[in-house]
Amino acid sequence: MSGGGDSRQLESMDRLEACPVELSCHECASVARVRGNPPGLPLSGSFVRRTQALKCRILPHVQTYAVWQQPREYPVNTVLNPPLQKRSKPRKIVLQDAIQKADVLIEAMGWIRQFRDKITVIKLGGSVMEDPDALRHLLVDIVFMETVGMKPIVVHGGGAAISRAMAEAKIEPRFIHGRRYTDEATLAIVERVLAGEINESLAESIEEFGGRAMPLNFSGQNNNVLFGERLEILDEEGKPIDLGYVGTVTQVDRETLDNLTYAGQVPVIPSMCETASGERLNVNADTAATAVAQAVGAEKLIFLSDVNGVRRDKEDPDSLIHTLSADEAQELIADGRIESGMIPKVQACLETLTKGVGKIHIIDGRLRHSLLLEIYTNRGVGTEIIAEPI
Ligand SMILES: Nc1ncnc2c1ncn2[C@@H]1O[C@H](COP(=O)(O)OP(=O)(O)O)[C@@H](O)[C@H]1O
Ligand SMILES: CC(=O)N[C@@H](CCC(=O)OP(=O)(O)O)C(=O)O
Repeated sequence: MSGGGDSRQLESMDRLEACPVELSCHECASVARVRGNPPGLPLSGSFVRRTQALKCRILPHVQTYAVWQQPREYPVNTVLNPPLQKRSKPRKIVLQDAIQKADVLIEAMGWIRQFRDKITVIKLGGSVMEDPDALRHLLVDIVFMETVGMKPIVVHGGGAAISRAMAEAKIEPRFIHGRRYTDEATLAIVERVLAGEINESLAESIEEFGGRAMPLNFSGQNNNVLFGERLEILDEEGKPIDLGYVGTVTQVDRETLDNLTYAGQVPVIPSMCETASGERLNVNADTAATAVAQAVGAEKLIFLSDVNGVRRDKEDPDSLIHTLSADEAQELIADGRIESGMIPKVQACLETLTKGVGKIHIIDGRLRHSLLLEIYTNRGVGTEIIAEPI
């Protein structure tokens, strides 16, 4: 990437055998200890990327580290390259197909230009992650966005997987105002399942599909980017409700997120935060996503769920509300038509409306290419939340 790097560094890193290793930045001389590969194994792409982005957080230095980036290898014959046609088509039809595809590319050019270099925060809900096929398509859409120069940031939940792990541990999940009551045992499960398994596996899948991703969790050298405090909510009589280890994000490490997106990586953020005293807390993923979107001044915040958007009647897909104003949203919450997991989602959207995020949408992540449709079509495919009624 940058022309003026030290190629000797690359050679020596290729032969690294010790673990962990110490690397120093040749611009600011800061030294970082990083996890290496098991002795004798070749360096993996993600190791090099970790080193590059986290070692030195001073923006211009990222370029220097990009010299260490290994050549990018795109997967062959995977979802990114559709399987070869079994029966060969007549040459004329093949040519027509190719022309149509080229037309689509040209059509997309305007949208790609509009969103190039702009940040889109994508909240992946636990419900949609339960559908492996939908998840795979969503991640490929995210890789597409990153490849054409948009800057996607993924914030994810994993409520369904946490509840499953709790059931295995014979702990009954309890929700208060849409938040999971989190005792010590539950917190350990949340950290293992959400910040561990799901976070790492999402980043791995993005890389598998040819993208670059950085899991930002507490493991290893702790590259968490969400900081906060315990969440306090009050009951009808104004008394505080005990939620246990549940947090709210008060600060986001924007510098790391900027560095990562600048270096062409997709940050993958689990919905947990750390307090000033190092305590870890469980955060509702919708509110975590809005905190990130506000902190980075995102162009778009997209919630991917397992419904086609906000509905007037929860059970009726045809009652989808295409554009939902703040007033109507409050009404629907008050009269119970918006309920359960949709409450924190809509509340988080309302809080964000006035805080510098361009557009906020709730869409159905199970609809193939919903993410791209949301970006490449004027009307979008789900519910847009707006401040004033139209
Ligand atoms: N008015 C409504 N419109 C659509 N979905 C609703 C509504 N009220 C409640 N819901 C429920 O909210 C769920 C989405 O929230 P949640 O389960 O927390 O999803 P996620 O894991 O994607 O964050 C839907 O599956 C649906 O059952
Ligand atoms: C405090 C709190 O409720 N945390 C959530 C975090 C995960 C989440 O929000 O996941 P979804 O996006 O799948 O709902 C929980 O424990 O379920």
